[in-house]
Parts: sequence; C-alpha cells; structure tokens
Amino acid sequence: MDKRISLIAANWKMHKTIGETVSFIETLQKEVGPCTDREVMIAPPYTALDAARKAMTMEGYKLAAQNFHWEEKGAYTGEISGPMLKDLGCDCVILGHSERRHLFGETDEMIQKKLAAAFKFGLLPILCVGEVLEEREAGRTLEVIGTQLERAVQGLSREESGKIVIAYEPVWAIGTGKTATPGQAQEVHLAIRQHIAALFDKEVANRLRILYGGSVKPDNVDALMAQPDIDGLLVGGASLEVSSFKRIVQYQFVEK
Ligand SMILES: O=C[C@H](O)COP(=O)(O)O
Repeated sequence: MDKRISLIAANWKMHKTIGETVSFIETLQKEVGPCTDREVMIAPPYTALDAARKAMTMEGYKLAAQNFHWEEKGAYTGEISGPMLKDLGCDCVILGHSERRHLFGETDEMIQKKLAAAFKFGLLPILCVGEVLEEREAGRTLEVIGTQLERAVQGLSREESGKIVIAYEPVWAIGTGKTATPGQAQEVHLAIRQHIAALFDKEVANRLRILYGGSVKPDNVDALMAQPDIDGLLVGGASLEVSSFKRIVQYQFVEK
C-alpha cells in the first residue's frame, strides 16, 4: 500500500477575527513546531486568510478556504473565485461541507463544478460526504455516500481523482458530541476506498487520503487515527482552542 501522509485539518467555520487567527497560528506553531511526518491545515473565514498565510511560517502548515465559486469571475455578488483564493496564498479548498449542502442548498451538481474548478485553478480539494441520521437508520449510508462520490468526481481524470482528499463527515456527528465509533468510521472509509477503486482503479484508491470529521476530540483522536483507512481528520469545534487542536495534531502515530 502507498504511504499516505496524514492530514489534520481545522475548519473554523464562522469563527475568529484576524487578531484571533494570527494569535492562534503563532501559538500553535510555537508549541507544535514544524511538521514533517503529517500535514496541518487551517481553514479560517475568508476575512482572515491573508493574515493566516502571513502567520504560517513553518513547514507542514497549509491554508484552506471553506468554500468558493466555480467560475473564474463574473456577476456573482458575494462570491469568491479560485484565482482570488490563489492570490491570497490558499493551498486547498473545502467543498460540499454538510453545512453548505443543508443550510445553503448546495447540490451534487454544484459540488461537481467546484471540484473541477479546484483542479483548474490549482487548489487541493477536500470533498466532504456524509449521511444524515435517517439515512443511517434506514441502512442507506453506503448508498448515499456512493451517490455523492459518483456525482462529484464526474468528468475528473484518473490523475485528478487520486489527488482529492475526501472527508467523511456523518451529519449526525457534526457538532453534536456524538462521534462515529472508530469501527463505524473505518467501515465507511474502507467502502469509500473500494468505491473509488471501482470507479477508477486500486492504485488511485490507495493514494486517496480519507479524513474523518464529526465531534473529533482529544479523547477520541488516537482510536480514530489507529484505523487503517483513516488518514486524517477534519475538526470543527475542537480546532478552535490551541490546547485541544494541538493534542489532536499530536495524535499517537501507529504504523499501518
Ligand atoms: O468540518 C468540520 C466538521 O463539521 C466537524 O465539526 P465538529 O468537530 O464541531 O463536530
């Protein structure tokens, strides 16, 4: 199996001013130091991207936006484009987060356009997928995620598909304190890898990094990261305090 470098990502959602962002990043880097065996990604709000870029001075830290529009420019009031994010020094962009899907009506079709645009404009996409509680209870988890994946990757080349980062975020576990058990998360991560192998091939699937997100905390990080198909984490609430995010970044490494 290819070696996949882990990615620990912070999605700050609509939290933190410029000053709070700079102070957080400076403190985190001071306490954690450069990262060579894992990557740390921070997605502040748009308003703090520039300051965050300037504050990131150490190896292994990456900057992400939480969303963008697929067009390069045009009459799209309130939207931000890929070239604008590149201009600010962004490395990555989060796409199809469940809050974007459920609160702002993003469809699979919009997410597919965003995924293609991320490659066009040189941003690493982090594609979020996940089922709601009723879907899990109806035994439809793998079907729902399979459909989200198939629709999102439509039109991508084999090479592009191997570069995507996928974040599995069960909607019922986001911000609720209910985490998927390591076993539940592993089952879905393995299914995602198998699904990508069927859509493309095994080599692409083995290269793919799959993150888990949903109430990740210092006390469940090690068990989640010990699972063979969990390659990283997308952290919301617990990424807002340096002390908890630092512990998550410094998860206990297990050879897989
Ligand atoms: O993007 C992050 C996820 O929505 C998880 O959020 P949470 O860690 O607050 O549950």
